[in-house]
Amino acid sequence: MAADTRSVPASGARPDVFGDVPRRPGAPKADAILVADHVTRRFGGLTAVDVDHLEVQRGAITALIGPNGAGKTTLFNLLTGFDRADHGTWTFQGRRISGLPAYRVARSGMVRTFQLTRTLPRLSVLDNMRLGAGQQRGENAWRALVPGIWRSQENEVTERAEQLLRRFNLDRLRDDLAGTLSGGQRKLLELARSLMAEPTMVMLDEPMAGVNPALTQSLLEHVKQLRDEGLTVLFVEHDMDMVRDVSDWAVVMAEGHLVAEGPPADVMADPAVIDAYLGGHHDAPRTEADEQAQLAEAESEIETELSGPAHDDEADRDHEAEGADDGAAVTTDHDEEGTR
Ligand SMILES: Nc1ncnc2c1ncn2[C@@H]1O[C@H](COP(=O)(O)OP(=O)(O)OP(=O)(O)O)[C@@H](O)[C@H]1O
Repeated sequence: MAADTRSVPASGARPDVFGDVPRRPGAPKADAILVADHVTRRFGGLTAVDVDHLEVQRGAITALIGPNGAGKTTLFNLLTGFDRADHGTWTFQGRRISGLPAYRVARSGMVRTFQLTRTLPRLSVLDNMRLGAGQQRGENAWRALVPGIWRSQENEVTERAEQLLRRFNLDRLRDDLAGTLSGGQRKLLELARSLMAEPTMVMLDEPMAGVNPALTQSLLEHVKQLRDEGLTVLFVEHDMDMVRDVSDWAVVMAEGHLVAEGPPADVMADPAVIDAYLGGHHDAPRTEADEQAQLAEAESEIETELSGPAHDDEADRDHEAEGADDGAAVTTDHDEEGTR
């Protein structure tokens, strides 16, 4: 994995790099991997994101929390190139990536997953994994023309996919269609697939939503392990117990702005944060019923795709080819109305 090991904690321990970081929105970090300035996104009269300054610490797990409609997913979409900001600049590992399309952001080492997983239901688990390797060297045109190099690249990709499937306990499902997996297994698959691109940073949009308790624990452990290996993780999550358990630092958004930053337990006790949660968009921690409803929605989407006349393997393969050509680590539909 292309991880930088600076500021990496001893196994399982939280990074101690936050000791001197001021507990306020936009606080500077000892070693920021992602730095964003004056990022705004408006939808008509609504300012969905208006973030003055944000720094994300390298090698740590940062939770981005906030009530429904706070702008978390929109900020993810902007930073990862799935949506365009009205204003703002941001750098990743010191390189400016604002304005880059999603596939180039992924290629730079920052990949993401989605609230509703984007695995391709009519492709096998293994093929879904192989899609995640879009930015591998074999995409290079001249290499593609040399069969020996191309084949060895293919073998490398398959080997890496199989390794990751074993790591995520999905290897026994490698030949199953992704559409037959449970919601939780699809979340694991999406996380595993994002790692095919050997990222430095992963951005996870509600990775635990719709996941049963047993798999949730497994996902949490995987996320911590990624951090322990030196990856940076930024994730959106509604379940406050999980945020407290897994994250080293929490950033709170409300109505498009950053309103607080600090260790998770501290920000959750911050009156400004409590106010934000109790404001117009009250967002109680999600219940199991909410999770089930979201899972049912995702299942029904997949079912529609499986039975719908307009969707066939050809289309999946076209999509696959597009993604691979782009070198995107994840699906790259850049749909302003639907980038969740
Ligand atoms: N494509 C869009 N067109 C119009 N409004 C949008 C669009 N995407 C998001 N919004 C609006 O922007 C605001 C921020 O939405 P966003 O999804 O980013 O919030 P969020 O914090 O991720 O919420 P949740 O926790 O419910 O997912 C909301 O008011 C939302 O309705």
